[in-house]
Amino acid sequence: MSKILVTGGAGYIGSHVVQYLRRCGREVVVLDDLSGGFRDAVPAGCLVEGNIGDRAALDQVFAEHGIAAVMNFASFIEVGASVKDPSAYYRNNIGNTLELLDAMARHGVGHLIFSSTAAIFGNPEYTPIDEAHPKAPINPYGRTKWLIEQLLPDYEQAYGLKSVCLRYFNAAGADPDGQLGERHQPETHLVPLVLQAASGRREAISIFGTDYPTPDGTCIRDYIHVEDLAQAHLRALEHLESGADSAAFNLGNGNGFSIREVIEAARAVTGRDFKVVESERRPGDPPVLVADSALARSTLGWTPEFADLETIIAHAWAWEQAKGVKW
Ligand SMILES: NC(=O)c1ccc[n+]([C@@H]2O[C@H](COP(=O)([O-])OP(=O)(O)OC[C@H]3O[C@@H](n4cnc5c(N)ncnc54)[C@H](O)[C@@H]3O)[C@@H](O)[C@H]2O)c1
Ligand SMILES: O=c1ccn([C@@H]2O[C@H](COP(=O)(O)OP(=O)(O)O[C@H]3O[C@H](CO)[C@H](O)[C@H](O)[C@H]3O)[C@@H](O)[C@H]2O)c(=O)[nH]1
Repeated sequence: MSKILVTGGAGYIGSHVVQYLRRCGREVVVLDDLSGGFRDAVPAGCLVEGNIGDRAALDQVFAEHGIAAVMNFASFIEVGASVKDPSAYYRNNIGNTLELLDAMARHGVGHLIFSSTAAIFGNPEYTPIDEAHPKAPINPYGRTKWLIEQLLPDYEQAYGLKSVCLRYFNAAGADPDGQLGERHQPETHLVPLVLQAASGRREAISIFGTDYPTPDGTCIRDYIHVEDLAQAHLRALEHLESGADSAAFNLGNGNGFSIREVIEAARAVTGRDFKVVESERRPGDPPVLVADSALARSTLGWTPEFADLETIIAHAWAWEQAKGVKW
């Protein structure tokens, strides 16, 4: 069987997807420049160290490996950083992604699974958010993802490149077997930061804003287990392999949890108490982001296995305890 090129496969979500694909018998090649990922998150022999904006590197990978499909996780990922330095985000998430798409066209690779985000919706007009919800990103990061989504139909019409865009809500959790977990440097995501506070690696967790129009005043998010995202990627690829049309899907559990609820769940799971500091709102945070993922369930046959928040936090906690102190 032909190989899947996983760009950004040394990162948090990509590395879990690589492991999942291999367990399901798929052959994988990872292209990652290790700007945000880790060599030891990729199985031996799978990693090609390089940038998706490097035309020569792409030509070599496509020529050598008989690539049949691409899953593109490679991008910069921080909303706040994208506001401070939009140029870096436009160059990497748009410019370099275009090089990847062009290489796919040159080498006749016709299937792409693209990592998109809830950030394309901006401040939601209604919730839960389905695929038809208006797209109005409020920061450069979200705009980069929405722009790529919008140009993919042109690549399909001209070069036959079919795609599935997967819009993750809040990825969290870790490999249930404990081999992999979340590792961002610096870490900005709520669940790992709360667990760093629980383990004592961090003095306290800050709540960014307690005056939102939500029942307890803190932001509500839809946390989706990274392993369930991995399952969705394989289902999405199988969808294209079956000859189905290009599509886009929102991926979440459809349950919203406030920051205070996440903190309470972390206290219950870990059995540890830790300091909580109430601070100012973080710019650019919508009050509520909850997905309507009915379409992914019905079209892809996607069935999340680890939907409850306690399980998501328990897997992340096992990883934090086993590996966290080492980096
Ligand atoms: N983490 C989330 O909650 C979340 C939510 C929605 C969407 N996403 C998207 O999912 C994808 C993966 O996110 P993540 O949390 O695993 O991030 P991550 O930073 O852990 O992984 C991204 C990987 O891409 C690599 N990379 C970046 N630019 C590259 C380039 N030009 N060439 C080669 N490699 C490059 C990095 O080294 C890193 O290994 C991203 O596209 C992100 O925008 C993430
Ligand atoms: O120390 C912290 C960290 C986060 N938060 C809050 O916790 C919530 C979740 O924040 P995260 O940074 O964990 O996640 P985001 O919802 O900001 O971002 C996620 O969803 C976005 C889509 O909206 C992007 O795709 C992004 O890549 C992805 O991580 C937010 O209200 C945030 O303000 C805190 O209160 N304290």
